[in-house]
Amino acid sequence: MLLNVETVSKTYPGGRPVLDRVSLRLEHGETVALTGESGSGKSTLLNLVGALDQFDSGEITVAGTALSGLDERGRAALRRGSLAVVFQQFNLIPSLSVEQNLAFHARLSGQSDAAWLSHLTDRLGLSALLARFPEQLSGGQQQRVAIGRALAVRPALLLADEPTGNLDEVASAAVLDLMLGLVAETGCGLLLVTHSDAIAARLDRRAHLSGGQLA
Ligand SMILES: Nc1ncnc2c1ncn2[C@@H]1O[C@H](COP(=O)(O)OP(=O)(O)OP(=O)(O)O)[C@@H](O)[C@H]1O
Repeated sequence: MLLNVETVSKTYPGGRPVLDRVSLRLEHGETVALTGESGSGKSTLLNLVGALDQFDSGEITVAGTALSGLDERGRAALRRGSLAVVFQQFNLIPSLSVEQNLAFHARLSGQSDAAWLSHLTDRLGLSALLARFPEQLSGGQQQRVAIGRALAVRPALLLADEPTGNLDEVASAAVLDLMLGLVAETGCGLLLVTHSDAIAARLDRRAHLSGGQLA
């Protein structure tokens, strides 16, 4: 099993419980859409799975690693190895070129693979843009760089939080096609937060959050 979320609960300080004993499993290579109304806790769950925040109880296991036992260093290592995250806001490093952004995580984790990076660059249509900086790119181009950066480390699990939420319809369709194509090619699992039924329908399965629980 690639991901096992087991009876995980999360309450932010001073708030009501956002997640109440949520369980979710993903097999290797499986793609799952995480849906639910605004405020239902989708990003919260994604951030917990991505080791970006800590849960109150339960357990999350990613590719055999239990997150509750990790310190900040261990969480950072996991984020550079087994899992990668793509955000709605792209989150590229403004001072680095496209080429440097693409290589950034792979370099940090000591997994630089020039042939794979070159293949990703081609597939994502970024070959002519390598010397540019993020501010010189369209939103769709920035998100393609973010996807390349994420997949450069060959993660077992890709997490995506509304990856096309900031893009128009045409760019959104192109980015989604590329992301799903590369996910299939690499065989990684995908957990993708979306409000869109059309996007959810393209994934293997849907998990819907409501009232702090998954259905
Ligand atoms: N850092 C935080 N501190 C306190 N409360 C938070 C924090 N982050 C989120 N929340 C609250 O937790 C609840 C779930 O938020 P979350 O962002 O996970 O929902 P979501 O389903 O992703 O929403 P959206 O679709 O609008 O992005 C909301 O009520 C939100 O206000």
